[in-house]
Amino acid sequence: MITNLRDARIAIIGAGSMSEALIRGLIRHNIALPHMVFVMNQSNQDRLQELHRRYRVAIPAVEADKAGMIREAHILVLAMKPKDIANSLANIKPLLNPKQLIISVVAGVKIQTIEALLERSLPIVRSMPNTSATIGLGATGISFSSQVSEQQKEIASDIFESIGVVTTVDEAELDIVTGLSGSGPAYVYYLMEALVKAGMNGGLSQEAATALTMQTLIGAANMVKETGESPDVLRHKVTSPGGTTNAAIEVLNQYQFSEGIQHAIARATERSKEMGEEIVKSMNLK
Ligand SMILES: NC(=O)C1=CN([C@@H]2O[C@H](COP(=O)(O)OP(=O)(O)OC[C@H]3O[C@@H](n4cnc5c(N)ncnc54)[C@H](OP(=O)(O)O)[C@@H]3O)[C@@H](O)[C@H]2O)C=CC1
Ligand SMILES: O=C(O)[C@@H]1CCC=N1
Repeated sequence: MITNLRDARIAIIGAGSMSEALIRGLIRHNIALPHMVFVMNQSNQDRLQELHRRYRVAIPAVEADKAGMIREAHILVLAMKPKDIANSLANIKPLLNPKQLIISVVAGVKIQTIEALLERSLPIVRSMPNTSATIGLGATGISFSSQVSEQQKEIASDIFESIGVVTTVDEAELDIVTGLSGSGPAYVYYLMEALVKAGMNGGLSQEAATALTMQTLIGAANMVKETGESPDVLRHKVTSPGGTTNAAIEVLNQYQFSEGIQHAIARATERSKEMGEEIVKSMNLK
């Protein structure tokens, strides 16, 4: 039984952006030792080499190494796309043992579906982190199958706390967590893109517009965090009657800015559910 994360062999299946965010967070924050982290993917060798060069994590030298890495892992992280989970679990199913802890970051796919694909009940943690985990500022929603022990809950929470903040939620709430904070960084980047474009349209250089945009977002987020005041109160403090901000907010309201964001998140939440259901249907699972 693993009591210290640094003694745990962690096998990460999938080597994409979310996988790298987790790897970088774990290694840079000294939560896991590089030689204890085993990363594998479907076929992209260049990508595995790149992760090895960057973080010194272990990668399979030949295809046959994957089986041993999975068999000997204490913790298995599922980090492939939802459409690939059935195929991937079919491959690893014979290699698993009941002592292993499975952590999924796969959007939309229910614990029940993972169990059905594995044809057994194992300790499964379903999570929804985001890519800001890369710099230790991730936001993760997490839920647990009934097989997960208290000690395993702590281990999983420690992993995600090492790369940001963690909120335990009911599994059904992970779809809204996905729509809000899983996809959330993309909405903020989209806003930043628009702010930079607006600055450049007004005559600023790209560098100046980017620097001002970035600091504005960091400053605003930290104001909410450090003053404890609500975004609504802080917004009103910026908005002088008859002033520039008020004029801008009137335009945003004409474009239904707030409603647009809320609809977007509702759609992402719905999409998370759909992606889970698509797998259930395609595999004829219950
Ligand atoms: N990106 C994000 O912001 C977030 C993503 N997630 C979730 O994380 C998961 C991964 O997303 P992301 O990193 O963006 O995806 P990417 O497309 O960047 O990476 C997917 C990885 O899965 C690998 N893969 C595919 N099939 C298999 C297989 N059968 N066995 C082993 N590995 C396989 C791919 O390997 P190869 O390249 O060789 O095909 C690739 O390395 C998704 O389920 C997503 O929902 C969760 C939170 C945030
Ligand atoms: O877009 C996606 O499906 C994934 C899940 C959350 C963020 N990226």
